[in-house]
Amino acid sequence: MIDIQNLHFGYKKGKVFNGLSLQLQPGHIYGLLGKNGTGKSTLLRNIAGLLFPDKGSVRVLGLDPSKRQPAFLNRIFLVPEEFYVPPVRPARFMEVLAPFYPHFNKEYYTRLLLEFEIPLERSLQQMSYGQKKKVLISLALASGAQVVLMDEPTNGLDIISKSQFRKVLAGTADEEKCIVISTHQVRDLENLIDRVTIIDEGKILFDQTLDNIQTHLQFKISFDSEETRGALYSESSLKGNALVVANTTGEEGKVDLELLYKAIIMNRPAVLHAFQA
Ligand SMILES: Nc1ncnc2c1ncn2[C@@H]1O[C@H](COP(=O)(O)OP(=O)(O)OP(=O)(O)O)[C@@H](O)[C@H]1O
Repeated sequence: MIDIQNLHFGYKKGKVFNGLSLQLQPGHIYGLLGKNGTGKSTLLRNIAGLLFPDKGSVRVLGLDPSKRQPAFLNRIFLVPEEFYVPPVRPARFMEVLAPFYPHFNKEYYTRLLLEFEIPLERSLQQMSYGQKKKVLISLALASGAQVVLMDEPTNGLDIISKSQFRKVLAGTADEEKCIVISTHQVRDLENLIDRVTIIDEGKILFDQTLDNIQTHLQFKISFDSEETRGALYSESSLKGNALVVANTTGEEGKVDLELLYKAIIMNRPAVLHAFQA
């Protein structure tokens, strides 16, 4: 659905991607993780056709995003981290946008706005950052677009809204859709994403399904110093040592995304080795 081959991209002041390749399939919610400034937003903008590769190719739904063809634009929706909203109410905003999306579901949009407790009578420009963001998220999910890209969607959302976000997103995902969520707030994606993609220094460091991660790794708290020494990653916590270890028992437990992320950044070769076992 999204096929990125040997992507090279840089701004005037420096290179961001130096040969990045990545394939994203429908039926998944991807968590795109990485440190500040590693290029998550830049990657999403290349996929959305707002930035163009210097070298290499990006294909989305078989099309070249840089050509900005209607058949591409009406199947993709990007929720950017920073955005402009016009001085209109949410209903009017939808009336202007919906004609560009042949499968737009107006009833679902209204339902999402109610779920997010959006003040419907207020102009978008008079809303808080989090409220504006929730309107954009609602538009993205109701648009019927097959490719939905969200850049730091939970940024600015309060605790209740974050769990509402997870709930509505899980309810919207289907076999036809590819949803990509970029964030460094990994905890917000727990129980939501089914594939983890980590980028660093312009390259893909790690790209695995949650199922595969559960098969090969275990996340546990331990007081056993020998087990801690043999862990792929460990950090002490009040409850004991939080560990990432190779899964040798075949038991599949919960994935701790934050620990996984730290393990990849600190000890990638050993973590990848566990996937070859
Ligand atoms: N418009 C721009 N002009 C020049 N350089 C830019 C521009 N936008 C981003 N960069 C640089 O490109 C690199 C990647 O930035 P990008 O915003 O894609 O990272 P990110 O992973 O999304 O970061 P964050 O997690 O902080 O949002 C950074 O070094 C950044 O300084």
